[in-house]
Amino acid sequence: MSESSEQHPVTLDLLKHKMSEFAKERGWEPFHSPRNLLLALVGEVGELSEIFQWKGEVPKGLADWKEEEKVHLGEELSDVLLYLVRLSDICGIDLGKAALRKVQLNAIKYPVKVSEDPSSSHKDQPNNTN
Ligand SMILES: Nc1ccn([C@H]2C[C@H](O)[C@@H](COP(=O)(O)OP(=O)(O)OP(=O)(O)O)O2)c(=O)n1
Repeated sequence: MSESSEQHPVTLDLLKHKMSEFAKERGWEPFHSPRNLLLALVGEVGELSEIFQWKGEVPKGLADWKEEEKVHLGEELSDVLLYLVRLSDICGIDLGKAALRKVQLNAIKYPVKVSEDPSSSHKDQPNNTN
């Protein structure tokens, strides 16, 4: 791909159009149904999970990971994002708008003074050791 993020800021809208073009060019639109996309998304979440599987907790920033492991992680995160963007589009959901609204709802549900200690909102959550 010749396009770089310096030339075009990466927005959800750009990714939505890229995924739409990708499916159209290959005649894959009939396969990009809500259910198929959801299953593909879950599959990619599985592939993402495999990267962390059996490693125990890993340090923030992944300082001790090899470059190729980080590249692989970026690929799997991207697959999850791309299928999520495509699923939202196919379902007629404006993902950016919905996510901003959800951030606002979260702030109302968890006012700052209550959410200072994240474990207080989830009684089962163990203390974060990071
Ligand atoms: N019907 C399809 C198949 C693929 N893709 C796109 C979206 C994902 O970003 C990526 C997924 O491709 P693969 O199914 O080949 O998955 P991986 O890239 O993870 O390969 P592998 O499963 O071999 O690791 O390609 C798509 O939009 N529609």
